[in-house]
Amino acid sequence: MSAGPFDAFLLVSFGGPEGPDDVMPFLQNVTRGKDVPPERLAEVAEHYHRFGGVSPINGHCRELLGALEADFAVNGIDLPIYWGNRNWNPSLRDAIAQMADDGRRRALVLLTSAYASYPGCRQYREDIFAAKAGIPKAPNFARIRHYFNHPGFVKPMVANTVAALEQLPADQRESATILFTTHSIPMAMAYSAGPEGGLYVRQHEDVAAVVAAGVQEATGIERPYELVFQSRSGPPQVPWLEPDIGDRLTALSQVGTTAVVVVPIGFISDHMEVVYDLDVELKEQADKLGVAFARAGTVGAAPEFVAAIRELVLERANSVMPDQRPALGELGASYDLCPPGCCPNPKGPRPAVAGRD
Ligand SMILES: CC1=C(CCC(=O)O)c2cc3nc(cc4[nH]c(cc5[nH]c(cc1n2)c(C)c5CCC(=O)O)c(CCC(=O)O)c4C)C(CCC(=O)O)=C3C
Ligand SMILES: [Fe+2]
Repeated sequence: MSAGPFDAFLLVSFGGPEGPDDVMPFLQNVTRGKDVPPERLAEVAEHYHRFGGVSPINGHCRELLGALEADFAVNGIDLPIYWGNRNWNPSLRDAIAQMADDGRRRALVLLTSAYASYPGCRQYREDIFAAKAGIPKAPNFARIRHYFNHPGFVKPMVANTVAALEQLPADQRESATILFTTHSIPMAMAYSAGPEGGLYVRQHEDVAAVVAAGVQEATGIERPYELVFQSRSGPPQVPWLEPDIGDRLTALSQVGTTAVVVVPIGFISDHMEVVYDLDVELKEQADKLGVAFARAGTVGAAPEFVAAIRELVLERANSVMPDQRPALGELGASYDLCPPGCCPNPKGPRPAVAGRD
């Protein structure tokens, strides 16, 4: 199969600081025009400073890009690869300017969020639109479908969860509760996610069930599992998706849970919200509560995930019919083109690429 109409591949990610001086300007980029209280910003800045002001996220993108480049080469896919971030360098604008210079006309975009939501999908589409403004001959953009249920995403998550269970004390493994965790978002965004609303949570519930079943099959033990939410931001009076992972951990310990395995199903790499919010903050809480704690890795640059990206590129480039596209769980392969009005911007409509509106 060929790359079809596409002449470039663009990885679009969140971006993260790469040194102490980057932290505040990065956070200002993230929160410009958003309702994030200054106290929350100061607190999050401290998380980054604990890690020398460096987020691991750009490193993860570089690793994934390297693996993709090798994979495309081995598989004879002639697609030059570009990378741009929403909030930090290398910027989306520079990536698009480079693509225009190189004469690229039709780019296929992979977002580093696997799910439908305003911050994980439409906001990136708006950012691409804004970044290409004023760049003569900027390419056209198409987006790869939400890939949360692609076997190449699910299978490494099953393996990573099984590996995390093995890190628990042997006598705690069987009874451990699996906590699938993802980024909380405002309830209003959750209600309006996807063409019919509610899709962010539905997609997570769907994949959580599939991964839990995979873990049961691999270990021969059925464990309780639930979907919880982390890294809440925004003013306290605005409702966000709950339960919060920390609140749930406390409540579980009070009813006799003695071990958890935390599975960051909402993220594709072990970035700051994983290595701080889970590995530092939540782990400390678990220690205080006396709950045994293990955290599963994200897919990162796992070979199955890299191969999945290649398959997603090829299915799209070759217009493979939806029923022939790999998808586990109940929801089926997600749409290529965002329908009008899906995952709306809470501040009102802004132009976006790669959708029907
Ligand atoms: C759904 C979602 C994803 C997953 C999809 C995706 O991957 O895109 C995600 C990813 C990420 N979020 C990240 C960092 C931050 N998110 C913030 C704030 C916010 N996130 C939100 C949602 C999401 N965020 C929302 C609704 C806000 C409130 C402000 C607003 O309405 O936009 C803030 C501000 C401070 C704070 O309040 O925490 C920071 C620093 C990093 C980088 C980590 C690193 O540096 O390694 C990553 C990958
Ligand atoms: Fe975030």
